Amino acid sequence: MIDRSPLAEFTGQVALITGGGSGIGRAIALRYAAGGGDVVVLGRRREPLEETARMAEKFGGRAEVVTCDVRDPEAVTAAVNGVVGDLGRLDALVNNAAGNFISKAEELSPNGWRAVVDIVLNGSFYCTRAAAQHMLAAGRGSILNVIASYAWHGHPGTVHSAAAKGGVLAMTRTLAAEWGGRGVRVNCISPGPTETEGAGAALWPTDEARDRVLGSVPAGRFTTPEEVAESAAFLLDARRAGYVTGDVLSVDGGQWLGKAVYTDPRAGRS
Ligand SMILES: CCCCCCC/C=C/C(=O)SCCNC(=O)CCNC(=O)[C@H](O)C(C)(C)COP(=O)(O)OP(=O)(O)OC[C@H]1O[C@@H](n2cnc3c(N)ncnc32)[C@H](O)[C@@H]1OP(=O)(O)O
Ligand SMILES: NC(=O)C1=CN([C@@H]2O[C@H](COP(=O)(O)OP(=O)(O)OC[C@H]3O[C@@H](n4cnc5c(N)ncnc54)[C@H](OP(=O)(O)O)[C@@H]3O)[C@@H](O)[C@H]2O)C=CC1
Repeated sequence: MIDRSPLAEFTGQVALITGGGSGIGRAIALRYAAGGGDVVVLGRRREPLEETARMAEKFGGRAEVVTCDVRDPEAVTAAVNGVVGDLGRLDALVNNAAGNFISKAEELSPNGWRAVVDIVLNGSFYCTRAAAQHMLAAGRGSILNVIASYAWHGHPGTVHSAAAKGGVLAMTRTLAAEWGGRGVRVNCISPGPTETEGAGAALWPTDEARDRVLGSVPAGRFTTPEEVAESAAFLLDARRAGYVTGDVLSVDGGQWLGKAVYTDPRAGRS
């Protein structure tokens, strides 16, 4: 549940959120709307996007839906240009859409690799490129890429997603440097395990797998989409995070540090 933000920090601004029909993307869209902004949510299925838009409109701003596969660069460009045409500006892009499943690398088909890399890495670039053309012309904008900590530490069974998220991290840092002097900030947010429509069934389908994932989080619980959305709002807000670019904010209860944590009870953690 997201309350109206007393900061009203996005009043008069417009955000495009990919994968805004579920999970973390929906929570980010609602948090942006709660901050007074207008939102456009993009994904392949219309119905969940419309549900997000209905929820966002309750905060009083405008909410639009675009059906589009981020793997299609022409469709992405048309979608982004349509947002600017309809709403007059584009202040924020959140590259949140993703595909994922667990597979042994040696058994992953080329098409399985391609599906995930195309959605996560190529799709993020297509959206970023199209959005940046407007943001650079306006001299302002914020791009937020949703990644995962295996982008830097790796994780067995996720070679496609880890490689793609690692590419998104490198893209983030490159573009932050390239566009830093032109008013466009580019950052990443890295959620911990979060129970969403896509993640639970794909990544921890059994109680045993779920317990194992939970056991890897020092905070001892799953991340909530709202927690990710609150940190996303901070990074998107130029008044609070205007000097932050090229960085990664982990919202994961310390999960990525997990392997480095000494688990002996004498060290205060078991
Ligand atoms: C372990 C703990 C880690 C915790 C951190 C987690 C960090 C990250 C989390 C997330 O990213 S959660 C988000 C998950 N959300 C989704 O995945 C939703 C969207 N997903 C999809 O659209 C599909 O899953 C998709 C496969 C990624 C893409 O769908 P599309 O319809 O385009 O592809 P398909 O035609 O169905 O398949 C393409 C290709 O991929 C092969 N494949 C699909 N699923 C599997 C699987 N479970 N195992 C192995 N291979 C799979 C499929 O067979 C196709 O290949 P070919 O058969 O044609 O060779
Ligand atoms: N949940 C977790 O534990 C974690 C998630 N993350 C990251 O957070 C982000 C959100 O994850 P989460 O909310 O769990 O995922 P969900 O699966 O719930 O949401 C993914 C969204 O992406 C959309 N999407 C997928 N493929 C495409 C495509 N080709 N074109 C357009 N939209 C697409 C889906 O909509 P549709 O199917 O209608 O297209 C869906 O709304 C992802 O980047 C994920 O990698 C990172 C770490 C942990």
